[in-house]
This record gives sequence, C-alpha cells and structure tokens, in this order.
Amino acid sequence: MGSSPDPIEFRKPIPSRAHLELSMNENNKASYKWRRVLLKVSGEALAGDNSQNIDPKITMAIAREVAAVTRLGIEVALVVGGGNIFRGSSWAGSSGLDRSSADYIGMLATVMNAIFLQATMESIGIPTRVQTAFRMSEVAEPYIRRRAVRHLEKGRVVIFAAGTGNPFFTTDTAAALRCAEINAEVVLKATNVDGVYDDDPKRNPQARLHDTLTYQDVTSRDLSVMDMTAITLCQENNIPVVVFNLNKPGNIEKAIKGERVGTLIGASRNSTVYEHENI
Ligand SMILES: Nc1ncnc2c1ncn2[C@@H]1O[C@H](COP(=O)(O)OP(=O)(O)O)[C@@H](O)[C@H]1O
Ligand SMILES: O=c1ccn([C@@H]2O[C@H](COP(=O)(O)OP(=O)(O)O)[C@@H](O)[C@H]2O)c(=O)[nH]1
Repeated sequence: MGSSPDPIEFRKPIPSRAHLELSMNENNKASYKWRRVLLKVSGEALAGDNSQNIDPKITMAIAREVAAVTRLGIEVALVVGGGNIFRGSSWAGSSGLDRSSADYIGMLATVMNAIFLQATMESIGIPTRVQTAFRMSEVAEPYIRRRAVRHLEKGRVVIFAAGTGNPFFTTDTAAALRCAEINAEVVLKATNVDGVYDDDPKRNPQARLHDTLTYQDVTSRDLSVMDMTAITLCQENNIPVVVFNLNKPGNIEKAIKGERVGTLIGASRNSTVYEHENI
C-alpha cells in the first residue's frame, strides 16, 4: 500500500460521555443545532491524493474532528462509501460480471473502509462500532437498529457499512435510510468539493456555489448531489442534507455543530431544524 503512513499519534482516551455530562452544569450546557447526525463519507474522499485506495492522513483527520464533537455530547453515526476501491456500476457488464455481483463486491469495499475508519478512531480513544447490512459477524456487528441507537446513546460512534445490503442502490441511499431509521436529524455529505454548484466547477470556473437549495431544485435540475433514490428518501422524510468539503480542516466539526458550511438542501438556514437546541 505505498509508503508507510505517518506514525499515528496516540492521545489520551476521550473522556466518556458520562464524565462529560457530570462536568457540564445546567447554565453552561452547550447548545448545538443537531443532537444526532448521520455523516456520509464517500470512498473517493478517503483516497485523498489518490496515491493509494485510502489515505491514512484523511482517515485520521476525520477521526480527530469526529472525536472533537463526540466530546460535546453530539451523537455521530457514519455511512462510508466504497468508490475508492470498487464501484459496481463501472464494472457491471465487463468480463461477464453481472450488476448484482459487481454491487456485492462494491458493498464489501465499503466494509474495508469501515474497518479502517474504526481502527483509526479507536486508536485515538473513540469507542466505535461497525454494523454491516449483511452478516459478517467475525469482523463486525450485524445492523440491529436498536443496538445502533444504544451505542449512540452511550457516546459511541457507529459506522454503518455494506450500504443497504442490496444491489442497485448506493451508499447515499444507505445514508438517507439509516438517518431515518435511527432518527438522526441531518445527512452531512462529506465530499471533495465545497458544496453544490450551478455547473461543474471542474469544467466551468465561473460555476456558482449554492448556499441553500430545495429538494425540488435538486430533482428538477438534476444537480449531481446524490442519486434520485437518496434525495427522494430525504425529501419524503423531511431530512435536510448538508453537502460540504471534508478536505478543509474544521469543516466536519462545523457541519456537525450545524454551523454554516457548504450547501444546505431541504431546510432554510434559520428553519426550526436549524434552531432547536441540543439536549
Ligand atoms: N450481535 C453481535 N454480533 C457480533 N458482534 C457483536 C454483536 N453485538 C456486539 N458485538 C460486539 O461485541 C463487542 C461487545 O459489545 P458492546 O457493544 O461493547 O456491548 P455493550 O453495549 O454491552 O457494552 C463489541 O466489539 C461489539 O461490536
Ligand atoms: O446499498 C448499496 C450501497 C453500495 N452498493 C455498491 O457499493 C458501491 C460503493 O458504494 P458507493 O458507490 O455509494 O460509494 P461512494 O460513491 O460513496 O464512494 C456502489 O458503487 C455499489 O456497487 C450497493 O450495491 N448497494
């Protein structure tokens, strides 16, 4: 896997949520926009400069920012993609590989990313559980909704892997689905661009970044934010989506705290979704 990654700096374990709550009295209770978030990390975002499938500097940067917000009592669940390793749609049809088989390989790719992220998070003291959409109980828990919620309530990070467990879907759809199932309040889609533009910023330097969009804008103008199934699931369940650039230091923390970053889809910046206080 290329040059060995920088030695991972070990830091003292994160204080448990219980210790944290003991140390926060009523009047200094922090108030953040979200109580429980679903952070979607795409596979290609994990590849960083693409010199190898996964860039340990990226996974460590994600782990550190997630650690900072779990300390505040915000519950963080992740869905991780697999496009840095294998994307079913690009392989289907080649050398006799049918789409379903290609998709299962893609889902297994997401499990590899999840185990890497779990190891990185636990190396800096963040208690983390991986739950897979189909059983691989030697390496992860099966997805059990109530167990996932209990892990979050205990201050653990939960990483959902293997997408929805079904071919012909994407991890963006898995992110919308898991967000609805665990009653998280928002899907935070971490990508390699600053948000949603009115044109492809790589092709058109004049492309303009949208601050907010409605679901209708995304579906009617076919803006490539997430696949139609995913954005429709968010729309039907009134789940806001924030699309932001995870490569900018501090953006993950900002997004999870509900601060202004990237493009917000489906709720105005000052809607009740953005105003209600953390518990
Ligand atoms: N149904 C399951 N299948 C496979 N592994 C599991 C299952 N439930 C828990 N585990 C694993 O067993 C270990 C202990 O579970 P844990 O979540 O710490 O239990 P508790 O919530 O009681 O502390 C963890 O590594 C967890 O991932
Ligand atoms: O519910 C799912 C989620 C993912 N995949 C497969 O897993 C691959 C990797 O997921 P995705 O492309 O969503 O990852 P990302 O684009 O976020 O890196 C996809 O291309 C699909 O082939 C799937 O079949 N069903």
